[in-house]
Amino acid sequence: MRYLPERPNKTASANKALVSFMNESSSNQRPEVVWHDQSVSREDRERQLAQRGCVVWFTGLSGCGKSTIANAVDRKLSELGAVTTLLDGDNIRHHLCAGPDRLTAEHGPEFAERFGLGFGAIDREENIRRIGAVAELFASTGIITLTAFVSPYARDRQRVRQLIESVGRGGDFVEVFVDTPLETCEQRDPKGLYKKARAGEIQNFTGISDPYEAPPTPEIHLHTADKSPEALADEIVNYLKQNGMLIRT
Ligand SMILES: Nc1ncnc2c1ncn2[C@@H]1O[C@H](COP(=O)(O)OS(=O)(=O)O)[C@@H](OP(=O)(O)O)[C@H]1O
Ligand SMILES: Nc1ncnc2c1ncn2[C@@H]1O[C@H](COP(=O)(O)OP(=O)(O)O)[C@@H](O)[C@H]1O
Repeated sequence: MRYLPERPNKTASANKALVSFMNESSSNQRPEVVWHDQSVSREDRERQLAQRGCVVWFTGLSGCGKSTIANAVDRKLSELGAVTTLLDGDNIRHHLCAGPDRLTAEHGPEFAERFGLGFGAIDREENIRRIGAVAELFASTGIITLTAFVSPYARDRQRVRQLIESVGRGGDFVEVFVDTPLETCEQRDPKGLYKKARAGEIQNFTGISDPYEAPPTPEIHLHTADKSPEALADEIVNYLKQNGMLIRT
């Protein structure tokens, strides 16, 4: 097994920078809550895994192919021996970012109203904030973390990028724009949601009654027309290989 090269700029001094970043971002409200440094470093974990932790952030309209392509990448990476995880919109909205309807029975209406997430702009912002925080934890453990969320707002994605790259390194956030035209997504309509949105039965539906802010400069821009999910997944795996995320291949 090959090991990652030493990263002299990311040892003790990087740990100090991380502690100070975390303390700065929380000190305004809760000075008594202080970040605690850990003795096993990210570099130790990455060396053990022979890979570089990062976040591969898929964004695009509902039905554009995020889940399908992310699953194909996950499988291909796994076959190469990489340690990966996949956070997918529909799954995450069952628990971590559940809607009020899922929370009421267990936690009561007040809790459900306060913490349950829907699809308004602020709810999406909180959804992406939570997922960004979880993705950062995975990436810091050296895991190649794939995420598949509509994430329609550029500012929300930018905040996650800022978090991932401040705590980790430049290049740790790989934005993948799954660029499938709205007409194609609407024709596919695997869950019948576009039909409902057109009929006014679903509010704030991305692309129909809610905005989608396409990334102007994603690390990977997938033009999906006439390309199979497998071929598109290969583009991503090649990018990760070329950018040093997979050390053992
Ligand atoms: N109003 C509205 N707009 C967009 N999408 C909707 C909406 N209501 C439900 N759904 C379904 O929820 C999935 C999107 O959830 P996300 O967590 O990825 O959305 S977001 O990132 O917070 O914008 C999305 O999943 P995908 O189709 O896999 O993208 C839809 O199935
Ligand atoms: N490149 C592609 N070419 C043709 N069909 C695709 C492609 N990618 C995804 N699909 C199909 O489109 C539908 C929606 O894909 P999905 O991955 O669920 O999208 P999303 O996660 O973005 O909502 C699925 O039926 C899937 O099989």
